[in-house]
Amino acid sequence: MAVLVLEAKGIKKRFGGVVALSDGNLRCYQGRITGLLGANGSGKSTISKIITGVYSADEGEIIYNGKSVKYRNPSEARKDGISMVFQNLSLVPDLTVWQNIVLGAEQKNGIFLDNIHAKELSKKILSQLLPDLDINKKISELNPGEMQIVEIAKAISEDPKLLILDEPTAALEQAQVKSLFISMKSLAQKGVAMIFTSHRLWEVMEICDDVTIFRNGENVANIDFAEDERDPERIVSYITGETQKVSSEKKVSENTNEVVLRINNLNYGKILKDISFDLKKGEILGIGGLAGQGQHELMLALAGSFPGLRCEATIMDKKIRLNKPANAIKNGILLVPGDKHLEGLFLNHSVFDNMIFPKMGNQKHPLFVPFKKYRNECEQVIDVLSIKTSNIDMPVETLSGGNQQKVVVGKWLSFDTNVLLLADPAKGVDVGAKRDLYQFIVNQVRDTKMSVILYASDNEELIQYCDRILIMYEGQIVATLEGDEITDEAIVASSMRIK
Ligand SMILES: Nc1ncnc2c1ncn2[C@@H]1O[C@H](COP(=O)(O)OP(=O)(O)OP(=O)(O)O)[C@@H](O)[C@H]1O
Repeated sequence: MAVLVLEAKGIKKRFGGVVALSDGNLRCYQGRITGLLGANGSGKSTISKIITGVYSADEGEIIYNGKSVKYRNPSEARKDGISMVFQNLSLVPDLTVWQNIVLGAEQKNGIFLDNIHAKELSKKILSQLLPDLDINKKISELNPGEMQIVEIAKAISEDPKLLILDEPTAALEQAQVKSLFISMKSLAQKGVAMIFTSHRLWEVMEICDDVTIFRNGENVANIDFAEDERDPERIVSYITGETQKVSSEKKVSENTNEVVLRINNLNYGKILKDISFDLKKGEILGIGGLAGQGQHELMLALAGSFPGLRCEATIMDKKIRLNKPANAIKNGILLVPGDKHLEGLFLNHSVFDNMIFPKMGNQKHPLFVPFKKYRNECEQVIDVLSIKTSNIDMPVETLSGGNQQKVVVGKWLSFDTNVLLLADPAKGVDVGAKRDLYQFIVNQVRDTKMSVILYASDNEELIQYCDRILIMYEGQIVATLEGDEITDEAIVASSMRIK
């Protein structure tokens, strides 16, 4: 019989008029990994933050190791053995990896800080998670996946009894996810209880012992995989509240042979090398590969972000220069940036302000802004992507992580385009909304014969929606997969160059 470590009972939490949790219940057990699942805005982060003392509950009780607790801040929870890895990273960019790992928990050797111990501890934890990472590097020199791993290492270094991982894998590539899972399994063997949140179901199926599913602020199901089978469809229907099967049917390709965009010999420094491809009208072309192989830079290059770019490009047989964003936009090439924190949002402005921002730069008559029309369009996008907000004038910072991501993507959706560049648009977006987002894009492609270049860090999205996939490795295209060749095994094998 598993030992109960933590129980959250009847948790209620409101933020002004928004009910984040109406009846949140959650149990975690010694040595077990509990998946905390639910659509964007269903209350997952809120209950985790209540457990760790970031927020206080309006009602309800948290029982930890048999005692009722109410932490006033995360450091109180940490002292009691509860650590949380947050969705938004909290590392100090100018400090090194090892300094960040021990920050706040430094040990002393006499009157001096014990740096030798700190470095050894950091190395030991990272030896499992990311052995090649230089612990003397500054955080500002790391890529997002590496930063996320340091954040996880920091939480592990605190020797927690309960570890809460709120979407730790969203920024990780598949190999890093595997290493994280190995670490999580060894922590579980030592008796650590874990709560794991992710929108990628295969991860949940692989790593969790049981799952709790939230919908609209309350838990609607608890499934223990020791008793019930691992049935992803059942889980999806609990998450979305829909009983019908989520279609996993692949879209039938309706692209023509007409080439819209032709790229020849694209080169940018040492980052992008000799890239050539054609994009057909009505095609969804995927860009895959391990993270950090130049995919992101390729998207930026195609959007005209690099003045020093060398490339022969034509759009509908007309020569174009991709050396400034204005050229790309003029020719109907539009980039939907993927990272909500780096590129996308004014957090303290309203959903509406954020949505109309790109339109303001395109105004023919800057003095006459058709606000009514724009508000209607904004409402439509909110509807299509099921963005959870009480109204469009709410500041974006009050939305859940996944709903913020939907605003980033949504604000570009009403533009007329020839080529839509999507850079990991569904990162952190829940299964139901992900399906709606891609369905919207697929419909646009069908109706308008727009073409899409999609970079997705999740191979499932590429497999499900792309007609063709280009695999990148060290800034080059090393493989093209088409039709039946598009499988997870083939993507992984070509990404790692083992095929
Ligand atoms: N600080 C806040 N102020 C106002 N509303 C908030 C705040 N934090 C959360 N909310 C609201 O509470 C609800 C639950 O949000 P929460 O972040 O817990 O969702 P989540 O399930 O973690 O979603 P995601 O999968 O997108 O991360 C959302 O409607 C959100 O807009």
